[in-house]
Amino acid sequence: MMLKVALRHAFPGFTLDAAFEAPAGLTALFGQSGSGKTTIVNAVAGLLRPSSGRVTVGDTVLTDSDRGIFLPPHRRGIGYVFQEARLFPHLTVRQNLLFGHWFTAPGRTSDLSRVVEMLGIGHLLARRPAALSGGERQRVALGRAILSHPRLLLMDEPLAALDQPRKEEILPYLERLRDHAGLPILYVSHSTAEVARLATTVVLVDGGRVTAAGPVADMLSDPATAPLFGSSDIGAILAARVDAQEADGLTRLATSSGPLFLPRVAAPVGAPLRLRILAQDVMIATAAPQGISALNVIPARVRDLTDSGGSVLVRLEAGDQVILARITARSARALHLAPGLAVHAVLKAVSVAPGTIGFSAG
Ligand SMILES: Nc1ncnc2c1ncn2[C@@H]1O[C@H](COP(=O)(O)OP(=O)(O)OP(=O)(O)O)[C@@H](O)[C@H]1O
Repeated sequence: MMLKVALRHAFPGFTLDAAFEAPAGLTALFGQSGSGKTTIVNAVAGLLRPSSGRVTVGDTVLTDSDRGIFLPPHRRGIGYVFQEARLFPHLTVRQNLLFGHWFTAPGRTSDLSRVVEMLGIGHLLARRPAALSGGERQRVALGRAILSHPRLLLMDEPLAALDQPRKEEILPYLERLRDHAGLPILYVSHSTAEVARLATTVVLVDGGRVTAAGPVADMLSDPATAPLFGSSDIGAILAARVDAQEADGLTRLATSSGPLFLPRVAAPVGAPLRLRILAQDVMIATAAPQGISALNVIPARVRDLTDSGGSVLVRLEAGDQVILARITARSARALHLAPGLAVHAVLKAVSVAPGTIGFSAG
């Protein structure tokens, strides 16, 4: 199921002219304040009628200005999650979850138990929203959105109102949803960390236009787009799998560029993980380094070099993955780095975005 969006709309002083596709998985709309993210979301939701445009989910047409089609919001089959959970205060969690259900598909209790289990909210069913933490409330809001059997989930900064521990608590559930709900999730964010952890696809919005779009690993490691995410946050995302828990407390991970070792990762063997390797944490050596403390040294090949305000971003190919290194222009010259050169990437730090599925929820 694919969401396709093409919109044009002029406000005084601001013109939206944006087109992108969001496949199943989580598509992050990323851009500065005022770039047009909320306007896009409103147009998809049916809260804004664009002067021209087309919005479809699979075969269903939500908006088509040429054909005069503009479904009202309540007929679009969209589940919403906002910054604030907006639960009904006088209803219990169970009643809140079933609220949309009364109208759509009565008696689907198997759905309820599946969603309750996926979100870990079984022990909260009899409570009212006032007795929930912010993170718990957001989990209930996610559950309510899914139980309305939407074709599409819209999330507008759903974590923005939560403190860091509450964010951490809810991220694994968003990951489950992304991997198992089988529907497109359109997710507004201006947090690079959230995008790196959650997004499948990233759509960059600037001045009402889509300036770039693509898979998250490409967007964060492409020197053309990566700097837009903030210079200290850019780097590679690597797919890995837990390979073994070693006796000395390290966890061995398998990646397509070879094994990596991390301080113990609390995940079972076989669990898939997303690793983040920030460009500033990667050193480049032209010969295999000897006698260094770094555990993770991977053979790689230089793909290209891009000047980036005093430093150089070096794209390295390792296996079928891309690693980005930020080094000084002086080092790049001293090492005679050039496309095709075989090098070693020395990873000073690797962090795990845990909870891809199955373990971090406990
Ligand atoms: N109804 C309106 N009338 C006039 N201008 C509008 C209207 N709605 C939005 N805009 C303008 O469109 C631009 C984009 O706003 P929008 O809220 O979509 O940005 P955003 O990327 O979601 O920002 P933020 O991250 O701060 O929420 C802004 O300049 C805003 O002032």
